[in-house]
Amino acid sequence: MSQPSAVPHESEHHDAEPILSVRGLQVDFGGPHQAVADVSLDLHAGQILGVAGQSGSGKSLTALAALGLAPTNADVSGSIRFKGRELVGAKESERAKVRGSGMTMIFQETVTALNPVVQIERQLELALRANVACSKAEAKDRIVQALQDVQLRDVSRVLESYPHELSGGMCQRVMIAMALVCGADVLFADEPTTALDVTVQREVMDIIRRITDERKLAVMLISHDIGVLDEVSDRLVVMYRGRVIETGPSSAVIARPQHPYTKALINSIPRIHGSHNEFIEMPPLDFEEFAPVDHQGREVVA
Ligand SMILES: Nc1ncnc2c1ncn2[C@@H]1O[C@H](COP(=O)(O)OP(=O)(O)OP(=O)(O)O)[C@@H](O)[C@H]1O
Repeated sequence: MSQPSAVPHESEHHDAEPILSVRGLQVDFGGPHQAVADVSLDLHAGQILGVAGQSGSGKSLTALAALGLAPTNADVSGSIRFKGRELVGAKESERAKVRGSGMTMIFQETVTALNPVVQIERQLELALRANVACSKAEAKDRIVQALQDVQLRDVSRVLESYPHELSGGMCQRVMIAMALVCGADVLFADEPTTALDVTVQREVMDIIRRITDERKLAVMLISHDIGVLDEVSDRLVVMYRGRVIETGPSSAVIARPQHPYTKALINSIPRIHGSHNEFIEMPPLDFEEFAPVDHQGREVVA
């Protein structure tokens, strides 16, 4: 199968320096397969990179490892450069600093990320002032602006609310606002709309698209649903068993998938009955025999 240098990555068509550059990322738990095996990708300002792949393909671990939040029993190697600064092997204090103000992550379950007994304003203020030196008045201005940017109406009510008093969609907007308020350049969004109903999913995706454009965020958007990614992402990465097996502009990957696994993933979209939420398990397919391809269809064989 593929060797590190043969694996496609998705930086070919960019002139600008990426905000985050991942090369040869490996995450190993000591099992027979690497959970993440030689992943390379770039995140660019103002762009959304969609990461598709079924459960267990290594999507979340790629994002967590980039943030320095891989489980402690994981062996992480490769290169992760944030604005040119190497993070693999950096001191934990440096990584924590980057996590606070440079890179952040939102998850499917906002319930686990928001403190249930603290009002929203206080949570946003704590996040902001832990990372940015500013007066109380400046903090309030930034918080209100961030909540308006994620199109939360009735901001004063939201500020006084506890998480349980808000809907799932509102909590996810608060999480996005928390990322904005700290001035993060990179946002990892791991299945951010999977727990939401379909109309709210669309609204949250639209917000992510808009703030990416307006704030020039570099976004990695993870989903098992390649159909959702097609609508909002600029470029796509398809992962299978810890590897990037196909990459390219989203529209091209969807219109002309090269790898059999990508084709199978796209073919599974119409089989989703009723709700876009439900993921139909793929039949047990073994693509080890196929070499990874880039989007020009070039086989990249070891
Ligand atoms: N703490 C851990 N110890 C051992 N193996 C782990 C651990 N965390 C994750 N893994 C393994 O790493 C692989 C990749 O997991 P990951 O969560 O990145 O997948 P995913 O594509 O994000 O899937 P999902 O959509 O279900 O979140 C899986 O096979 C998983 O079992």
